[in-house]
Amino acid sequence: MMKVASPRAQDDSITQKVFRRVYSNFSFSTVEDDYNHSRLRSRSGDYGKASLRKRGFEEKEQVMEMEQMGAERIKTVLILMSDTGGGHRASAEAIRDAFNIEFGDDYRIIIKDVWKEYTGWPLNDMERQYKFMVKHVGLWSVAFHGTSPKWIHRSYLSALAAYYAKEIEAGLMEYKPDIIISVHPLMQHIPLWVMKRQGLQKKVIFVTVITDLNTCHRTWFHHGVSRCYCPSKEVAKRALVDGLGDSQIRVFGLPVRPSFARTIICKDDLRKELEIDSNLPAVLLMGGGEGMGPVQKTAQALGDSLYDSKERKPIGQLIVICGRNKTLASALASHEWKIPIKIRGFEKQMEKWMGACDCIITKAGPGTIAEALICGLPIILNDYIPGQEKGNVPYVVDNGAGIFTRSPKETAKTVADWFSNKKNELEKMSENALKLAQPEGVFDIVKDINHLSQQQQQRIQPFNDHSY
Ligand SMILES: CCCCC/C=C\C/C=C\CCCCCCCC(=O)OC[C@H](CO[C@@H]1O[C@H](CO)[C@H](O)[C@H](O)[C@H]1O)OC(=O)CCCCCCC/C=C\C/C=C\CCCCC
Ligand SMILES: O=c1ccn([C@@H]2O[C@H](COP(=O)(O)OP(=O)(O)O)[C@@H](O)[C@H]2O)c(=O)[nH]1
Repeated sequence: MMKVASPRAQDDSITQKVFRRVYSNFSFSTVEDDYNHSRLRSRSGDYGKASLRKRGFEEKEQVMEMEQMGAERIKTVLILMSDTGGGHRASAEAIRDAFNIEFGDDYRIIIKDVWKEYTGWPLNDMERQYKFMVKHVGLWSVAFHGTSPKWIHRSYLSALAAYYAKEIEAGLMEYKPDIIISVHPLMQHIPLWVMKRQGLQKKVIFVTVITDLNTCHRTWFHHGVSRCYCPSKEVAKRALVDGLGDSQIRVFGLPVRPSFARTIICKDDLRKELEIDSNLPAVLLMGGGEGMGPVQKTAQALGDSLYDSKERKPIGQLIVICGRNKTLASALASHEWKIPIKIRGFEKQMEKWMGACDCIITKAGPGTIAEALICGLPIILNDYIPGQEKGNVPYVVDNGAGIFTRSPKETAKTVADWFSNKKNELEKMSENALKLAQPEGVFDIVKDINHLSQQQQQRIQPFNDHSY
C-alpha cells in the first residue's frame, strides 16, 4: 500500500533531492568538518558554489570570478542545543537538514552544546541533572514551576552568565556565527547577554525555535530575539502574553526531520526491509530518546492482549524502541514472548519504524508526537513529564488523534480492540493525526530565517557601499 506522507511529497524534484541527500550515498559532513570548512571558506572570502551555479554561472571560470568578486558569502549558522531528552537534538538536526535541502552550500550549519564544551558546573552537566530530576517527578515539578517567575530565572541565569562570561564568549566567538538558533529553553538569556556585551545584536541574527507544543517554560520567551518560532497557536498565545511582539512571533510547526516530511513511504517495502511480518498489524512502543515511561509493563500487557489464546495465534505484533535505555532493552530481551516482537536500541531512522507501524504508544514527548502525526499514527500517550509535556496530552486527545491512559492493561486492551473489532476508530484517528501534522514547518522556518538574513544584508549593504 502506498502512503504519501505529505501532499507536497509528490513534487518529484524535491523528493528526488531528499532521497539523494537523506537515503543515498550522500552524507552531511560532520560538525567538526563543517566548522573547519566554514572557517576556512568564510575567512578567506570563499563563496557558495551551489548558489552561484543556481544562478546560472555554470562555467568553472565564471564561478571562480564571481567568488573573487565577493558575491554572497557563505553564512555560518550556530544551533544551540542540549541533550536533555532526545527532542532538542532531533529538532536541531531537522533544521540543519532543511537548510541543506533548501539552500545547499549557502549556509554552513554547526550544532553545538556550548555549555558542555565551554563552561563548568552546573551548566556543563545539565543532561545528568535533568535525568535525575525527571526520575523524581515531584522535584522536577517544583523546579519547573518554581523557576517560572521571570525574576527568579532571570537572576539565576544572569548570575551564571556573569560567572561564565569569558568562557561563553570564547565559545560563541570561536564559531563567529552570522545567525544563532536556539532550540533549548535555557539558551536564550546567556548568549543574548554575551551578544549585547560584544555589541553584536545588530550584526548577528538570534532566533528561538520552541520545541514544546503547549505548556512550555517561560525561559523560551526572550524579548531580545528577532524571531520566536512557535509550534502551535497555544504556544504563540503564551508568547504574546509574555510580552513578545506580533512581528517576532511566527507559527509554522515543530521542526521535524525532512526524512519524515518529504519521503514517500511504502509500508510493505519498509516491513520487508525491517524484517517485520507483512500481514499482522503492528504497534510501536517507545519512551523518547531515553526510553522513559512504563515501557516494560506495557510491553508485557501487549504480549497478552495481542495473543488470541482460543485460536492460538497472535492478532498483532510489537516493535519496542528503547532509545538509550540499555537496561530496558535487556530486560525485554530476557522475557518469553507469544507474539512477534522486535526490541531495538537507539534508532537513527525513526521515520522507517513509524512508517511500518499502525499506531504508537509513547510518553508525551513533543518530537515523537509531531513525527507520529506526520506518519498518520494514532497515539496512545501513557505518561508525561510534569510541566513542559503536560499540555501535549490535550493537544493530542482534544484533536482526536489519540487517547491518554497511564494503565498498561488499558493501553494493551485498546490496541487489541483497534486491531480487531474497532478498526474504524483506528482509521478515524489516523485521519485526525494527518490533519494535525505540520510536515512543512521546518522548511517554513528556514525560509523565514533566510529572509531575515537577506533583509539584514540589504540593511548592511548601503553602508558598505558608502564606506568604499
Ligand atoms: C523557588 C523554587 C525554585 C526551585 C528551583 C530548584 C532548582 C533549580 C535548578 C534547576 C532549574 C530547573 C530549570 C527549569 C527550567 C526548565 C525549562 C524547561 O522547560 O526545561 C526543559 C528542558 C528539557 O527539555 C525538554 O525535554 C523534554 C523531554 O525530556 C521534552 O523533549 C521537551 O520538549 C523539552 O523542552 O529541561 C532542561 O533542559 C532543564 C535542565 C535542568 C538542569 C538543572 C540543573 C541546573 C543546572 C543549570 C541550571 C541552569 C539554568 C537554570 C536556569 C533556570 C532558572 C532557575
Ligand atoms: O531510538 C530513538 C528514540 C527516539 N528518537 C527521537 O528522539 C526524539 C525524542 O523527542 P521527544 O520530544 O519525543 O522526547 P524526549 O526524548 O526529548 O524526552 C524524537 O525525535 C525521536 O524520533 C530517535 O531518533 N531514536
